[in-house]
Amino acid sequence: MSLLDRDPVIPVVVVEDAGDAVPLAHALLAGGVTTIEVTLRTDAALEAVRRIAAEVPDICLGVGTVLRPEHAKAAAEAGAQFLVTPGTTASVLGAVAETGLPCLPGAATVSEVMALVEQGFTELKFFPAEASGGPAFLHGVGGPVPEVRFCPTGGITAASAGKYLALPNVGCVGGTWLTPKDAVAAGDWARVSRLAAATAELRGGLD
Ligand SMILES: O=C(O)C(=O)C[C@H](O)[C@H](O)COP(=O)(O)O
Repeated sequence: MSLLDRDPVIPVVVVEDAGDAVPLAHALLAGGVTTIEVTLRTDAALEAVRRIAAEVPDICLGVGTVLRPEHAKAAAEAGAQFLVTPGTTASVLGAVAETGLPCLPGAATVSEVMALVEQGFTELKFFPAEASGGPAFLHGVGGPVPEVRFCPTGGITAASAGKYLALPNVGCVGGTWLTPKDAVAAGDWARVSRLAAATAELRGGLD
């Protein structure tokens, strides 16, 4: 199954304490969300990925914030099943290809989209979505480039996600709102599960 078709929302998570990783992944699964993107923004990130890979095999484990070639290799070695980049460079794409993992490469302009299509990608991250034109951009690019589907991410909330998911070239959206910093810090996994469960309604009527 395509990464874009698993869940309406891919939770983008920032793990400060690797000890939170496994309960957090379980909380998402309990809420019906089967995919996670762990950002490489913290020192604990790779250990978090290793723990989720080892202990929560039911979740589809992605690693985001792949900014440099070495990030792709480290993420793959830690157990990532897919990679996400906020933008695209030739060296990062080369390193991603070496891992053999599926990837959602980031694009924010039509030229970037075209360059990625030339390289064979038809599923992209649109980042930063709200700042780069939001649903209007995606509607526009869907005219000349209808074969590309997107996971818009960046500034999307529970309130705005539905506008993106209603577009034919959007498979899912990404966002941090399922794992609020205060909920993770407090170990409030029930809240994370509730926020995850609420995303099921976002695709209501669209399937
Ligand atoms: O760290 C990364 O690699 C990123 O790709 C950026 C994140 O996807 C966005 O920052 C999502 O954050 P929100 O705007 O809070 O939903």
